[in-house]
Amino acid sequence: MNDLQLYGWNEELFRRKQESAYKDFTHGRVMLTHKTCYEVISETGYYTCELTGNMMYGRDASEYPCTGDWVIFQSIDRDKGIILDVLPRVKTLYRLKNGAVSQQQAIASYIDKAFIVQSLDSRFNVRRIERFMLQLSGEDIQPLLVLTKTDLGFNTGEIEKAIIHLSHKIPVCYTSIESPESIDKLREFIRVGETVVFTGMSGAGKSTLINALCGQEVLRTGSISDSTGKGKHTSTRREMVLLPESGVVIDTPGVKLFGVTNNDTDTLSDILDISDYEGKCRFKDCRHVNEKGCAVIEAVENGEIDSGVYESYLKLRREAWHYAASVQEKRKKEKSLSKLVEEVKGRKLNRQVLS
Ligand SMILES: Nc1nc2c(ncn2[C@@H]2O[C@H](COP(=O)(O)OP(=O)(O)OP(=O)(O)O)[C@@H](O)[C@H]2O)c(=O)[nH]1
Ligand SMILES: [Zn+2]
Repeated sequence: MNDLQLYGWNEELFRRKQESAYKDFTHGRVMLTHKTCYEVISETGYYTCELTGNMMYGRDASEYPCTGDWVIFQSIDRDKGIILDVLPRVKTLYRLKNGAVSQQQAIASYIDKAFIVQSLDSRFNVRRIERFMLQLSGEDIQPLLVLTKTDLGFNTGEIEKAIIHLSHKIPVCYTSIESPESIDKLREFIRVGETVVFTGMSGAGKSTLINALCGQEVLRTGSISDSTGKGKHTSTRREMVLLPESGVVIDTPGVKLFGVTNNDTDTLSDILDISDYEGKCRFKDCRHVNEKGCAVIEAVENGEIDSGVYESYLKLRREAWHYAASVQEKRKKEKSLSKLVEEVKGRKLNRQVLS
């Protein structure tokens, strides 16, 4: 019997389940996704589940369950099931869907903390950290910066200087696979019943850290199995693991590009330490691009704001605005399309009445 409280099940989720039309069926948490196939852990064991036809065709693919979701399913065999409902999703890590302009993709949900993992080598990039921080702040997910591979002999001074504008907004933890003490320190950030997602670029050391926290190689060993072998998603990169005497961790696939969808510019300014200057611009609606009397630009020119930070601000804001504008445009089109359909329906009806 699995204790789902260790996976985060609580009274609030129980209440949400009672509101579902399928409340009398089994509930469980999605541990792994593979196209339209899901590994779900329930009190009675692991199930390889698929979606009902209604769920697949009645909604956009971005609304399909993601790792971390709590679902209600009907078991149809000892280890197979059909997902009937997904409990309302909260605290979700989203990203802009690859190749899309107005669609976001849920990577993991019901997340308490996110470890932003960066390796201390030539690939270290402070701009990526800012990007993740912006995205996480939109969902009230607590971030922690995990700087890995300290054994490679990085220059502490340089790194500290690069993240100085972030240091009072995000706790930092340095790790090395060669230092068990550093792994123990990281473990202290994860509490029983909590869910922590590991994000970061490919090769940052996410899977290595999770294996170290677990004390064994747990990732990519294919925890589902059935007699046909169909359920062995060994190539799937996204996986949830319950740490011994600790919380749940989710590994996410390393991506090259992580597009943001959170267009809360106030938060962006706070993260990048720009807010104090914004209030001093001559114009209230200053965009800090080329306006006269812009205190932000002035601060960049006299070196108070790092030019890299300023560029990052403009880039992230542009990206998030572009996403928001594309979503609005899409909604407008959908609205006028449904209006047109209604009009055509109305005309048909009128013709029937007249004939
Ligand atoms: N020197 C050193 N190498 C490390 C450390 N942690 C991880 N590595 C190595 O870095 C490489 C990438 O590690 P992974 O754990 O696979 O990285 P990942 O972030 O999971 O990468 P993706 O799965 O592609 O997203 C491996 O060769 C690891 O052995 C460390 O603390 N020190
Ligand atoms: Zn300005």
